[in-house]
Amino acid sequence: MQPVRHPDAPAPGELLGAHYGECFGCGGDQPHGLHLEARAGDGVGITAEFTVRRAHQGAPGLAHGGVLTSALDETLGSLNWLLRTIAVTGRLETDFVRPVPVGTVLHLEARVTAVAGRKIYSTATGRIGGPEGPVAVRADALFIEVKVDHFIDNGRPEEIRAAMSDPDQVRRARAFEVNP
Ligand SMILES: CCCCC/C=C\C/C=C\C/C=C\C/C=C\CCCC(=O)SCCNC(=O)CCNC(=O)[C@H](O)C(C)(C)COP(=O)(O)OP(=O)(O)OC[C@H]1O[C@@H](n2cnc3c(N)ncnc32)[C@H](O)[C@@H]1OP(=O)(O)O
Repeated sequence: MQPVRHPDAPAPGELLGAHYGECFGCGGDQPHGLHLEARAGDGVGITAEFTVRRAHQGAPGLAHGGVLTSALDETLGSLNWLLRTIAVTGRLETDFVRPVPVGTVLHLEARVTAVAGRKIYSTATGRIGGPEGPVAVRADALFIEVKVDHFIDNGRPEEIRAAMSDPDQVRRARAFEVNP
């Protein structure tokens, strides 16, 4: 099935903000996190930027492949905001096309390609040297829709308690639920 942008999705160009302050991908409270900033795009697509820092190295002066995959995972996960669906990564396949030096801004783009029941298929690219630069990484993913109970039942109780007693966090989690 063709993906459908939710009528209450953030407007194109709108910054999405973090879905959880301690998220390694987008949270502001993770000193070595990616601090990825995503924006709603047109259709069921988003754009994001991530600056590779020293903490993200694998080889000297180069980004670690797993960190680049995390940036792609986070970008693809942010598509949830446009579907207003809570979904987790089931499968993620990455192609590393060019090395990515420290200091590089990775320009990411992701879109949903199809939805089949709880399965959400999506694809992403990361370009270097500008939003129109050459592709350095790309990924295809399958996300699976879950209930908020997925987190409540499986997360370590102390972080779940803290998240549930934070009104801002509860508001953000509700923004993903079609029937809050
Ligand atoms: C109160 C606190 C709340 C805090 C939360 C607040 C907000 C959060 C909301 C949204 C988040 C927003 C943005 C997120 C942004 C970025 C985050 C990055 C995303 C991640 O980084 S997230 C972490 C990594 N992720 C996991 O930690 C998942 C671990 N995993 C599982 O928890 C289960 O594995 C699960 C749930 C995936 C499935 O389990 P399940 O029992 O529900 O479903 P089931 O197995 O029946 O699969 C149903 C259909 O999917 C097919 N299927 C499943 N898996 C497949 C695979 N791997 N390959 C191919 N097909 C697969 C089956 O074949 C079947 O297909 P079919 O229906 O056709 O038969």
